[in-house]
Amino acid sequence: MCIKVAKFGGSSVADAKQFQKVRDIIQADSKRRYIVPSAPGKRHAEDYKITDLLYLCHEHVQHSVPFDQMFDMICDRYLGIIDELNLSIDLEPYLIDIKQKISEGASVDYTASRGEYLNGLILAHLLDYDFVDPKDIILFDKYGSLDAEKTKELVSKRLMEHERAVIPGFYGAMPNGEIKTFSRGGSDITGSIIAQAVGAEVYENWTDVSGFLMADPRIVKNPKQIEKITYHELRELSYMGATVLHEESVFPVREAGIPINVRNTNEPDNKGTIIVSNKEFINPGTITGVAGRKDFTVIAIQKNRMHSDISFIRKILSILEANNVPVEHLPSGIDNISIVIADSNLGNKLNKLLKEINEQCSPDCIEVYPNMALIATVGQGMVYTRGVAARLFTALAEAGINIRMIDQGSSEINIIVGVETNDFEKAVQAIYHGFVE
Ligand SMILES: Nc1ncnc2c1ncn2[C@@H]1O[C@H](COP(=O)(O)OP(=O)(O)O)[C@@H](O)[C@H]1O
Ligand SMILES: N[C@@H](CC(=O)OP(=O)(O)O)C(=O)O
Repeated sequence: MCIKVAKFGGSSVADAKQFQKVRDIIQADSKRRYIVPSAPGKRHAEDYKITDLLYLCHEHVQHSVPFDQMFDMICDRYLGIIDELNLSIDLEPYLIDIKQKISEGASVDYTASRGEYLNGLILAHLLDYDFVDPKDIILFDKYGSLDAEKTKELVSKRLMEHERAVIPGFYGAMPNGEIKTFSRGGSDITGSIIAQAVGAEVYENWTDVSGFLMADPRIVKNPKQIEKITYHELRELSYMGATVLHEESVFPVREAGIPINVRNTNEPDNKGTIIVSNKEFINPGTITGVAGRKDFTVIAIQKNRMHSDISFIRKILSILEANNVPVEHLPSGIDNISIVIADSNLGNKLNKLLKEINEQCSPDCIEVYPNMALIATVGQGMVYTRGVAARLFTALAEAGINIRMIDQGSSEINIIVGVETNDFEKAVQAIYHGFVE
């Protein structure tokens, strides 16, 4: 029988009502055999995500501050769900054990992973599916990177023993058995890994929006839904801030040629967005979507006759490598190059970097632009469409936005502009409306 793997994000399993919707969706299609839930997310804008509360519990223990109140909030959420769904599962022993471990100084990853673990137990009970703990099948190496080959082998072998199963998202284990999580939003990756390993016909990613939208709905009002998009475009948009899918989640399914279908738990009849390979489809028209992120710093370096000093760029990159600072973009001109770095990667290393670049590269001028936001306008069809750049820059100019940096990837699938953080939302809106009536 064909298999569908369905991942349900935190918003889809935030309370008992959402659990009921999830059950209805799963029961509507018997191919939905492997289910990956996240931890309960926000029920409304001011609510707390269970994962955030768990991270806070860990913080409290680190500072020897009691965390009982916080943990009670977590227990209330789960017990409320069980109660409302009228389930007979007894979660108390699990909660007692988890609280004990956290108070004894359990690792941050173990603590955070319990949100998914507990939700998985509840969902498996509700559906009468087997529960498979990802600590036994999602494996990380001793450096904390996913061991993709071993994981794939183990997942497909273990899941063959289960006709239907719930596998909590977000975590796995290291070779010594210690729990390890992916980065935030990582249940999307778990779903993708499972879909690849079982050879699913589709990887369904259920969330609270009807698929991938052309822009972040928190910035642009009612953005258009994208019907079809390529893995490549998806990767660009999610990396650049379209948080609906984790940027790493595209790789396992892409390798296996399995389409991703982003669907809305609150509107299950909507077909959502389907993500397919580049060969199958290129969005006609101009752009596919726009996404952006804040909190970047740009180091602009000028050096006369930079081109004739063939070691110049290598030296700069060596300094960044030695300081363990990854580079986001490197737009360059004839006598200048800009280094774009995410503030989260830069930390407090800026002065050290500037000192070393000055000493080792003797530039003519270095300028630093903090508080930058990057916005990517993405679309595979852009290559075949004239005037996209003109339209983009006109939209920004008409909105009175100063562009501080431009970078067009050599694949021509996106154009990235750097603007002041204060202009971020306005710029995204201007670009969107520049292309969409
Ligand atoms: N381009 C986009 N298309 C759709 N949603 C987006 C986009 N950019 C940002 N988002 C946000 O992503 C959210 C869904 O992702 P997330 O909060 O991680 O959901 P889940 O709880 O299902 O994992 C949406 O509610 C929306 O606010
Ligand atoms: N619960 C984890 C992992 C996750 O993927 O969550 P969500 O599917 O709600 O984005 C987090 O909040 O990061």
